[in-house]
Amino acid sequence: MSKVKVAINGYGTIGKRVADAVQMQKDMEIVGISKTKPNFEAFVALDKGYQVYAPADKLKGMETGGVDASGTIEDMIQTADIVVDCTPGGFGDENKALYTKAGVKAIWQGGEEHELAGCSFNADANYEEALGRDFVRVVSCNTTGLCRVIYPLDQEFGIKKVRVTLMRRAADPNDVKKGPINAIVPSPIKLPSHHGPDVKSVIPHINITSTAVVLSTTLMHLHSLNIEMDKQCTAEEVADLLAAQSRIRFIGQGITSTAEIMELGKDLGRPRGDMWENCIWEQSVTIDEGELYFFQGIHQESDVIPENVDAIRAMMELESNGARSIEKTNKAMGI
Ligand SMILES: NC(=O)C1=CN([C@@H]2O[C@H](COP(=O)(O)OP(=O)(O)OC[C@H]3O[C@@H](n4cnc5c(N)ncnc54)[C@H](OP(=O)(O)O)[C@@H]3O)[C@@H](O)[C@H]2O)C=CC1
Ligand SMILES: O=C(OP(=O)(O)O)[C@H](O)COP(=O)(O)O
Repeated sequence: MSKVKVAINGYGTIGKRVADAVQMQKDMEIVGISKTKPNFEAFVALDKGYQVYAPADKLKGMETGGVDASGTIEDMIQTADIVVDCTPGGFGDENKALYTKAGVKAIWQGGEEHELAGCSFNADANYEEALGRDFVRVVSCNTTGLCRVIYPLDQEFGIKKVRVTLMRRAADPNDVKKGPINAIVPSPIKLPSHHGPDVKSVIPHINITSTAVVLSTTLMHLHSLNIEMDKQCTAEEVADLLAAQSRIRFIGQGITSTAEIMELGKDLGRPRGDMWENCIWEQSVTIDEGELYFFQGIHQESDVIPENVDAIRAMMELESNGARSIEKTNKAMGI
């Protein structure tokens, strides 16, 4: 069977990781990636054997910078069955017109609105909804982390109400444009943050309120969750359920901070030290007056990567069953 041809439009934090994860799968392959600048990332992409493309008005700059580009983004799209759009948020409408004209399927990331794609995706919660679709949005890193815990808890115990405070990293580690950073910023000041409504775009019946602050850190996000459930349950039952989810990792063993989680990712030999799973402190899982509380760390640069692979599989109808796609993705990536 021939492999599904995938193009990555925007080879930054998310795009470069999606490209490498796709390349690890048996049923899909990368046919091109796009860059606007001829910097080190473009050279690394060429070294990895990826064809590099660029917007038409950037091709000259690529040539001057010594990057041997294969053509324009329009050329790249012609070679693909599906495009994973990892451009910075805000290019959605412009790029949708491009993909529609070329008759190619497309996936966007959480920086775009739900309405652009009409389907917001999390592999555990609504894989089947994406089957055969032309356009899908993989929800943001924080929303992905929330869906991964809310969906199984709702299935097992029923959820009455979720309250979550998100402590968000201020910028990615390589993002020098946004630094140096020294403040705590309520973001947004007017509630709720976008995360609660975004969870509802994937699992509409969930009652959730989210607040968020941005902190002076680049490593990970941290969530403090409080969940009221329909059925009474113990902390042990919750822990057993969450520990059984393949994209949730329980942490302990002296890990007291996001810094040590990132060190664990490196020690495990993960590519770029990534941590694809939600990291829940086992000791934090508590039932108090019938309500559940716990802390989880979310690696913003990498948790959405396996979800993008599953979204491709659903949209291309390579696998009709979500659990089987998750298993294939996890096995290929080493999750
Ligand atoms: N970073 C994160 O923590 C997460 C981000 N997301 C979402 O993923 C998306 C991508 O974010 P992220 O990877 O951080 O972004 P980055 O800024 O790291 O990367 C963006 C990429 O897009 C390229 N690019 C910029 N402008 C254009 C353009 N006009 N046309 C084509 N390519 C362009 C850039 O190329 P060049 O460098 O050559 O200019 C770069 O390769 C956003 O929607 C974001 O909200 C989701 C989860 C987590
Ligand atoms: O998707 C993310 O966060 P979010 O879930 O808070 O929107 C990424 O960390 C990107 O966030 P940014 O918009 O702060 O770069």
